[in-house]
Amino acid sequence: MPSSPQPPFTALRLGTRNSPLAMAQAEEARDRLIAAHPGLTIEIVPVTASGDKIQDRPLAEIGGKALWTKELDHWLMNGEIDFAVHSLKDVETIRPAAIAIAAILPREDVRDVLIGAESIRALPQGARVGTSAPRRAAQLLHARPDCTVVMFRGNVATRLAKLAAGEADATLLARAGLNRLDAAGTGHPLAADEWLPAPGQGAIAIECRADDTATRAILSAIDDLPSRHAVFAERALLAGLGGNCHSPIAVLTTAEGSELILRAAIYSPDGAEKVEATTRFAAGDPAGPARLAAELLNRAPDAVRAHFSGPAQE
Ligand SMILES: NCc1[nH]cc(CCC(=O)O)c1CC(=O)O
Repeated sequence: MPSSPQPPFTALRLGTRNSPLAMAQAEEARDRLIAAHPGLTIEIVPVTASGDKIQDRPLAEIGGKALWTKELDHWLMNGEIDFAVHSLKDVETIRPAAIAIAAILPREDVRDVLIGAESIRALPQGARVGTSAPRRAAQLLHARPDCTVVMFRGNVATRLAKLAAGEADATLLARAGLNRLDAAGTGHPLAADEWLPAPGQGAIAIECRADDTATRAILSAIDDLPSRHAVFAERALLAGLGGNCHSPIAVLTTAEGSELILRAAIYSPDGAEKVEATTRFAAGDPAGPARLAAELLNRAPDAVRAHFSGPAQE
């Protein structure tokens, strides 16, 4: 039986946040790596991220997505861990040059689920919906201006507990996270024709030091190219828009042969304004997402445009 090439060392340290979802994702990454490299040993090193310590204010207000990555970035650059596992959705669009996304795992279900009602339309008049994501709030208010948004943060279990305690009538979560926490039956998935997910939703990213060629080679064995193409297109769109964690942006990528179809909507935070566009391009071509970003920004009224800074200047 042909054996896969053995790494020159036997143990790698995997850094992860310590929330139940992050730990489940870390275990998935570990299991895939061990399957690809029999004999490899992986030690999971959990860390409490700043974003997990502050749960009473929206992420966008307290420092954005960096609160999910800064401790692990620090450990990575200090050599305390060899690689880090993240929800790609939580990883900033612009990363330090010294850190590389070495693998994207096969993407889970990209859809959001609604918990507390069967559909957006079925929400009772004036329903209170718990979320702290600008995208979810804008999408909800666009479809249902009668509803009110209640701030919901914390990990998946915390949000479900707040819902159970009656702090809101319904909430929105990513199906990917629920599936990974063995709660696949929770809530009602929202169809992509009425509700687009967040850029990168459902994807797990594995990062290591850009100059660590040995670790990069090991991690590349579990990179899923179709998932990588889709999420990099979504991140290129975010970069072209100059979107940050305040920016209400929803996007969906579908593959057709070697082409990708990218459909995106940007909103004003109150949901009153929405601009939507679609484009098709060869997978891996960053010009497609850049074109879509330009089209969206061109057509955006001021109330939308104000929440995007446009493409970063090189
Ligand atoms: N912002 C928190 C976060 N980051 C990743 C997920 C779920 C998994 C994913 O989308 O990949 C969640 C929770 C949620 O939005 O329901």
